[in-house]
Amino acid sequence: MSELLQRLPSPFLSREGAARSKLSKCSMTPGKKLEGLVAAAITPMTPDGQINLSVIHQYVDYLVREQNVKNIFVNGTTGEGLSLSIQERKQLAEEWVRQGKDKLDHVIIHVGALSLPESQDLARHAAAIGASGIAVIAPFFFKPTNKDELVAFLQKVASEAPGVPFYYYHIPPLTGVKIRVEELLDGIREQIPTFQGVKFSDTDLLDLAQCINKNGSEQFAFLYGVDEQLLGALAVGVNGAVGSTYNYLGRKTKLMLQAFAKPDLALAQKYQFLIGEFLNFVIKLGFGVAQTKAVMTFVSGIPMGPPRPPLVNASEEFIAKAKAKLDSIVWPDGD
Ligand SMILES: CC(=O)N[C@H](C=O)[C@@H](O)[C@H](O)[C@H](O)CO
Ligand SMILES: CC(=O)C(=O)O
Repeated sequence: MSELLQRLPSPFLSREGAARSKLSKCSMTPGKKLEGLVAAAITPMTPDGQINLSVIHQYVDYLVREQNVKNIFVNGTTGEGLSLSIQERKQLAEEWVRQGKDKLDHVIIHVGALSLPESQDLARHAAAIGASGIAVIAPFFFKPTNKDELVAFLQKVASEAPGVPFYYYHIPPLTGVKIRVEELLDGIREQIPTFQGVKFSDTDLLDLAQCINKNGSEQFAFLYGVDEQLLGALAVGVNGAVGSTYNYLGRKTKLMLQAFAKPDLALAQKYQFLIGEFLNFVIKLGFGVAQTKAVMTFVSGIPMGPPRPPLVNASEEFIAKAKAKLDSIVWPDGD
């Protein structure tokens, strides 16, 4: 049995949980705590806008070999998860789990949706294929108005996958749901025994720090999601980060994490400033998922394809400028 399952309360060890623990022996690294860097998976698409499963094998090898990143967060913001059909989301989840087997430590599947039954269906599916975790965003059309309503929604999804670690994905700039995480975490394990942590994609470091202060980063995993200011989040004690830039700046960001851990704060700052220099530059040009797809394509050589409407392709001008900027950066490791 995995360490993770052993740590969970006994009612949690349902038949499904036991069945899954067998499954997880042959997929990913069982029981390893989610920490360090997690790449937010881009969803590769063909030129005509279909999901392109055929490059995921190469994508996994690229992350592991070239970026030193061994965790992936599938069907999230960067993966255009909310723009995909349920069928496409399942196909992508299956392919990431299949290709990640023996190569990745964690394959986390985002299963959030506006429709509760769809989200539950995706949660059951993620459990059945042996995903190492599931994450859910707050529903964002009809929104929960308080903590209890949000937890009730999350609980109804989490309970469909009783053997799978559950993460809340907090991204108020996109969902418009601003319920503070500090409040949400109060007593959450009683409602959601599988609760394992938060992907925190907001700039409110007071909220984040209070979450860590009250719960300890040993109990839950706190993963930060605003790549341009990860160093600030490290200072308040996050366990790691989930983000789009770790697809192509994973190796550099890992060097920042190492410098911070040493601790060599001046070196960590140097990395953060340079990462920030690139992001500040592209943000001014207009930076989103479409641009991330373009950057990943020129850095990795793996064709990520166009984004799905309403997003539109990055312009040739953006690509040329972003590439020139990235190439001009002189990193402290001499690269
Ligand atoms: C809104 C959004 O996509 N956030 C991503 C993850 O949460 C980040 O990884 C950003 O892409 C990154 O910080 C660049 O702004
Ligand atoms: C960026 C991020 O973490 C996501 O794609 O969900």
